[in-house]
Amino acid sequence: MANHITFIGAGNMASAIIGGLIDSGFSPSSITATSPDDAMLAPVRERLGIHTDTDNNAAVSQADVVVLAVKPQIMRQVCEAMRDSVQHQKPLIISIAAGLDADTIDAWLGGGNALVRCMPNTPSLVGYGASGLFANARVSAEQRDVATELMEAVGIVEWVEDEALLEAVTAVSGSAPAYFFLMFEAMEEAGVKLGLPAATARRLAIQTALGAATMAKQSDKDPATLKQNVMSPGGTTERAIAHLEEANLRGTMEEAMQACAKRAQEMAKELSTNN
Ligand SMILES: NC(=O)C1=CN([C@@H]2O[C@H](COP(=O)(O)OP(=O)(O)OC[C@H]3O[C@@H](n4cnc5c(N)ncnc54)[C@H](OP(=O)(O)O)[C@@H]3O)[C@@H](O)[C@H]2O)C=CC1
Ligand SMILES: O=C(O)[C@@H]1CCC=N1
Repeated sequence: MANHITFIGAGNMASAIIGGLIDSGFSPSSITATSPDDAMLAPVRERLGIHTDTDNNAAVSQADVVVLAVKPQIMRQVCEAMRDSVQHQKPLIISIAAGLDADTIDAWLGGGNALVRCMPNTPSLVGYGASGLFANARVSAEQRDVATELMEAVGIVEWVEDEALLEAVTAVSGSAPAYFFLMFEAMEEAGVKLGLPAATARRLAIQTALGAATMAKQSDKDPATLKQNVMSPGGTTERAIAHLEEANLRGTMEEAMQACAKRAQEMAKELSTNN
């Protein structure tokens, strides 16, 4: 495992990974997170017990792993301002930014860097993250192991050898917690219309999702079979599933995920040329 990890940016995704790392036993004293605004860092420092810094260069100079966790739209200015300290320190760089390709980020950091692109998701906070990883040619086998160990501390890891596949990972897992949260909203609203108190509908829907996900993960049966096992012939589930199929849920999911992957491509173009 890395000796010291610096997170550039301490927002939603960085906090989720840091929280998951600490819960899995990683020492808070080995983690630094940065932000230009100390008022924003104070709660992170108090809640997680990690080091914080408003100076990205100072934070990079202590790190053997640097996780880039700022919004893609400001990545260029952030990277260019850290170029000298990165070139001096030569840490393993892990970028979690959507859409920005490895060569572009490497160039902004002065070139020649060992760089892993990672597409995580926010359930990393509770140890149920799912991350897709891609390594550039400079990443050593040991550095791959470090990146794997880091992200496995907060969930599962899948390496891809073709960087373009990270767009598919973004659609399948990076953005996907939001699809399920939308489903919870919709189920709660429908449950209320059927007469349940909102809190009851929410608890039942969330517990059912947890149960279904756990069954799907543990079972040797595929999701289609597990679905079929709930559908008594002529029963209630059959009627509900028929409605979802007629409403083209599968087609809608496919279109939404294509749109997600396409947006990742657009961002890569917009941000590498116009930023
Ligand atoms: N949210 C998600 O589910 C996922 C996000 N990602 C990627 O993670 C990255 C971060 O996203 P997210 O956490 O949601 O965004 P947030 O806006 O929550 O976090 C970004 C953080 O960067 C800070 N920041 C701004 N400027 C600097 C700077 N110069 N130096 C250091 N920190 C700075 C911001 O501080 P301030 O608020 O004070 O401006 C903010 O805390 C993005 O690139 C995104 O594509 C990837 C997978 C999933
Ligand atoms: O919506 C986004 O752009 C980021 C990347 C994946 C999840 N959130």
